[in-house]
Amino acid sequence: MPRTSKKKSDTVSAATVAEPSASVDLSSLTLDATNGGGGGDETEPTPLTAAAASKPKSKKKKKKPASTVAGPSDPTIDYPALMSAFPITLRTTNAKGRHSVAREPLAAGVTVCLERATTFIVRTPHLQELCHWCMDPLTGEDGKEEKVTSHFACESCGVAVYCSKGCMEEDARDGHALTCGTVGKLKDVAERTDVDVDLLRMVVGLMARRVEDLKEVVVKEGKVDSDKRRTPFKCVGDLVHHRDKNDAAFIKVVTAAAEALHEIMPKDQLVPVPDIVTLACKVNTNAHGLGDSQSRNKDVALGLFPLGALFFNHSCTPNCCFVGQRHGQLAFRTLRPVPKDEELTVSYIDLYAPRDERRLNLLLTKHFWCKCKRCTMPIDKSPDRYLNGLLCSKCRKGVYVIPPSPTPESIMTPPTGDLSTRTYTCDTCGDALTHTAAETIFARADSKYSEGISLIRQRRYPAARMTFARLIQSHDPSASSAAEAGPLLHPRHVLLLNASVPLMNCYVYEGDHNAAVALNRRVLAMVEGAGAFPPNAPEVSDYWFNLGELLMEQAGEHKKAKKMTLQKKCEKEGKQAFRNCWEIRKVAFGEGHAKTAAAEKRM
Ligand SMILES: C[S@@+](CC[C@H](N)C(=O)[O-])C[C@H]1O[C@@H](n2cnc3c(N)ncnc32)[C@H](O)[C@@H]1O
Repeated sequence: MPRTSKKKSDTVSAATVAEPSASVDLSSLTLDATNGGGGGDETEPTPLTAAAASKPKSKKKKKKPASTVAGPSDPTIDYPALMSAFPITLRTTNAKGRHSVAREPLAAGVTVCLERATTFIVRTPHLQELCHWCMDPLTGEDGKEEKVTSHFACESCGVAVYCSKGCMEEDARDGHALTCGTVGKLKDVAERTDVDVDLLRMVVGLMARRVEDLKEVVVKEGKVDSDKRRTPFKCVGDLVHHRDKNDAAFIKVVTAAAEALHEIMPKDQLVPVPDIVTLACKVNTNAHGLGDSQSRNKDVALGLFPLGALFFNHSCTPNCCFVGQRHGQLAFRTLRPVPKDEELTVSYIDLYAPRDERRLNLLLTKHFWCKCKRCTMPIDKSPDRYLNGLLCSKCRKGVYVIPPSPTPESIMTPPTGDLSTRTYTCDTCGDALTHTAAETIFARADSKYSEGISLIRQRRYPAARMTFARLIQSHDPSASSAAEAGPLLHPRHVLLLNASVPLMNCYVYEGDHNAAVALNRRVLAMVEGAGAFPPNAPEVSDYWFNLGELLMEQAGEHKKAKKMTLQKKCEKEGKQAFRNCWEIRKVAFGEGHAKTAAAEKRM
């Protein structure tokens, strides 16, 4: 398998470096792209609901493309009615499974779906940070502003906290009472069975929602104006679970946890143990992280959004993004103008990654082989060739193209055949580089990168700074020492971006704002020019926001040193950076979103 340099587990929150600084964690997406998942290749629905259990069996199964065949939908759910308020048409085809297309030409920044989670939870590390009903923050931005001292806690479970009595009462009415007696006991179950407590909280929330839905019709079809309306539990029945593709060890511990839930939960909420396990698999495959409503990037909540998961396929060049909103809602919004009948897609993963890395990520976490346009176009025409390629040592213009793995099987197994004769060719001058030479360069760069990450974990920031800086410098074609060297990582190589983010935060940590600003600008040029992100990508807005903050810090330093001209220059550039951020966010998040407002406030 060609090397792609960055392993998912190697990513480190840049925020861990920038302890006292204003820098954002740029290493994670606003919303963890754990959305969607599962999908078409499952054909057996889980009999969690009476409706699903009594579903007629499909007569003759046609042979369809394995990864995109839609499972049958519950015939009692009128999905077009549920989605009728949005300018989309729902379709099902053999090639794409269930999906949605634009019903009419759409401008950039149009909400094409707004869904309130069937259930959502505030994630355990953030339990005290936001209201468990409206999701407004209970503390100031990253603790910088004054802490809210008087908030309201549920005295029975000791888990749920709220920003107001009103929110506490709303949550009680909405079903908190059903889970209140259980949630306090889940930590113990999680510890005993070695299952993530948040997974258990989600599963318990879903089982309670099922009971709640049986009592009343929660959805008023076609109406989307209520903050409080949730997607009904029965839609969860249509989600794929990929249970068979999960690790046996995972199924074993979740089964033990499900048995433990049978000891502690009210009988009327329980479903059989195997159904609890299936629910857990559905949560794992389909649950969606929600970012905080401020300018910081961290997944503070987790929700299950069946409509979004059922009708938005993944693309590595998506025309939509998803945005977390108050009250556990998720909006899907267009990032660019979309012509009538074009499929609406989102990305489930980080897009600044080479093709193999993206496909492997989707295969391991979502269990499908991506067939989007970007993943299927010839590699020598695709921007993907730069993200894992090497700059040609002969012409210094082209890139030695590393071909991607052709099949899911080949991506999972080490490369075969005589590697000593394998070569990679420059797309510009045709020069050839041996596989062995390429591997040596990748191995060295990987090892330096891992060393830097390890130093960060040890909080040895000056040493980490030096390691990352050397790595980047040694692959900078304009640096004289590097120019002498052989092939270099291409300037758009993913490892250089991955090393730049922690390096930037090391600079901030050490108070070197000049270096941080210069690097942030280089990173912006990289992410804007690489063709990896779609227009108006939220990720790019984060780099602009970070640049704005760095420039304002710099302005503050100039002010202290009474360097008025420099101060004004930095302020002007800082405001422009916030404006650039705002321009993107008003499309991606919408004008009313807190993250858009955070940029607007400062521009
Ligand atoms: C969240 S579901 C999306 C809805 C799905 N089309 C369905 O009918 O249920 C994700 C599933 O859709 C399919 N899918 C989505 N995006 C895909 C892509 N880019 N390439 C191949 N299959 C994809 C895969 O089968 C995946 O498991």
